[in-house]
Amino acid sequence: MDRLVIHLPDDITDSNQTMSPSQILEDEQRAQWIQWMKSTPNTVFLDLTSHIQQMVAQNHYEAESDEERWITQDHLQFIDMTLEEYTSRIACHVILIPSGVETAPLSLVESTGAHVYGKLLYGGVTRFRLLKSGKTVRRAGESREVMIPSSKEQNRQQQSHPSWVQLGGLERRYEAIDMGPAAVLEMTMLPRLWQDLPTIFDKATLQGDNGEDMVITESAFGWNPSTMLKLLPKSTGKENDGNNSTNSGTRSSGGNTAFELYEGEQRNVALRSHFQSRVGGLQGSIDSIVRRVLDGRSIYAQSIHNEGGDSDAIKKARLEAEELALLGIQPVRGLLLYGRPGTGKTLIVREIARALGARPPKIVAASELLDRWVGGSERLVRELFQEAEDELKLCQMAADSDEKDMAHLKSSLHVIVIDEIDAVFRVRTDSADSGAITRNSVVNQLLAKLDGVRALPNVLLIAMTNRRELLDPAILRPGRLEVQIEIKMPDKEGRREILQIHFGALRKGNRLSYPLRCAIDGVKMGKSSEEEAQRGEVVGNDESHNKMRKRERLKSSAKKLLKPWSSIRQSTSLDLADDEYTGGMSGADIAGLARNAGSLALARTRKDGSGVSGLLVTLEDVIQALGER
Ligand SMILES: Nc1ncnc2c1ncn2[C@@H]1O[C@H](COP(=O)(O)OP(=O)(O)OP(=O)(O)O)[C@@H](O)[C@H]1O
Repeated sequence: MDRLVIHLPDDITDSNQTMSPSQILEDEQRAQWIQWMKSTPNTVFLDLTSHIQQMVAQNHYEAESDEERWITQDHLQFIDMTLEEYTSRIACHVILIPSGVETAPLSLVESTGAHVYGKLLYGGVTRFRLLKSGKTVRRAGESREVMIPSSKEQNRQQQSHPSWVQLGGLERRYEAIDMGPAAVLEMTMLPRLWQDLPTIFDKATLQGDNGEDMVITESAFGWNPSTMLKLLPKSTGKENDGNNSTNSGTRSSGGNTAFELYEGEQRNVALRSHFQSRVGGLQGSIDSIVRRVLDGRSIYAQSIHNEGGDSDAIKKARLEAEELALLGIQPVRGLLLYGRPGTGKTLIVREIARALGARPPKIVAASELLDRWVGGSERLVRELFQEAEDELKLCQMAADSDEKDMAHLKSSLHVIVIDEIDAVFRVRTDSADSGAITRNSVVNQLLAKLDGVRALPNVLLIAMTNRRELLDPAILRPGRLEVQIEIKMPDKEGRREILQIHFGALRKGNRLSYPLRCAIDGVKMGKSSEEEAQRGEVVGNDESHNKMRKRERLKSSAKKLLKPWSSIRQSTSLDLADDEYTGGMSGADIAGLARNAGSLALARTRKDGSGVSGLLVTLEDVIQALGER
């Protein structure tokens, strides 16, 4: 994709009219591009892919210190591994369209599942897709964007001009409105394995085989997109952008499937990093889970019917798991997570299932297994394991069968979760009341199943409780719930990590005020920023934001006098993770706090009519949300 593509519109046949691309390079300023655009009759399609990819890579490697990187050492290793795969899926184009001209047919088609982010840079365009039903072709999703900055005011409008997102699959076209040339910037994120996904058109048409595209290698030019596109300068590194945990999670997404790419210690690093991006403050517990529950366990992510889709790493992991089993080292089949309510036990369970490529966990409350009818509880317990047992039987039959295409069948992992297990697995009593009798019968039935679980390699049983001390020791014996991990209340740094996770999406969308970002990270505001912040909680230079915030400040300074929390607003080194503010709060409490602060900010935008585009969560919102608890 390293190329400059020039798309000639349908009616242009005289390619002599095209300016020599080398002329473009005499000056790299954007203005000259536009000037050149004005003089060319052709649509020009610049593919900036390799440059953007290089910049992503360079930005990553050129960071001078670990703090300057927005990632920890573990993330770094993980990103090293995913960088190549990730960047190979990003493509960036500038499409320059002469006045009144439509982009060449079949020139803009991306794989199904691709995301295309577009932004009008100059002029006016009509954007549409062509839908064909039978013989008729009609325009669909037509929309028009216009921008001709000629005054200061219009220049400002240009800055806040909206972007659009489209999905791949169908061909899309742009038509420059008949009032001058137009320029559109597009960034495309291709889905994983995009090469295998269908586009509705033959890929050959993308290569310019239809005679309409002129492909010139970019090495002939040496142009510099950072000058042309005026990319933002590199961050000073003073302000921690909080991407450390949240973004790495986003990056590792492509979802759980990323783990399938790695083996051995690399996979453990990827797993730890994945957990830390979603679960805060539980480093020790996560290390234990990775070492004792996940390591050495095969991933059967592709469901039992999918042969051949497995990566080499998965195949190796399977071989390793079989080898370990031969040596008598088997992954645990039972895990107990215990700890106070809201500390993230259920969250961890879901992440474990995701990490192992298992189907979504089957979660039941232990009390649901109590059935007062004779035999009812036994039936409920049986049903819980039924699916896993049936699938295993099918796989064993397949392995024994002579049919070649059946022999590969492997059962995927079933994660079965029993919540509030103390409701049933209490120390057994000799009492003859009917409740105790039902409970004892469930316990016996489950113990039998648990012992059987050893024979069910496709099951991981996870039990959860807030009251471990009530449990019958029989359930905790080796072979049953033999790994017991306490999920503790977060300490100060843990609370910070959880704050960073739950405010992560807002931060990524640049919707957190500067003082709030500092308070989440526990860093002092810089002097000039401090002054700036006391004048207004400034995040960017967008004027409408500032106006809105100014109005808000005026209103809230009146309210402030009445607020018990108001005094801390003046502080320049407020740390939200401090005991004073979030001490004693669980992960669920902090998640609720973030939601409430977000809703306060949203209510404000509803009132002042600025809508979601004006949403900005401030430190004051968080303080108010704390006061409302
Ligand atoms: N350590 C954490 N990191 C990030 N978010 C957390 C953490 N702990 C809790 N949360 C948030 O709180 C929500 C509720 O937590 P969860 O249901 O996992 O707690 P729990 O320990 O299972 O509670 P309970 O014992 O009451 O069932 C989670 O979905 C998540 O949004």
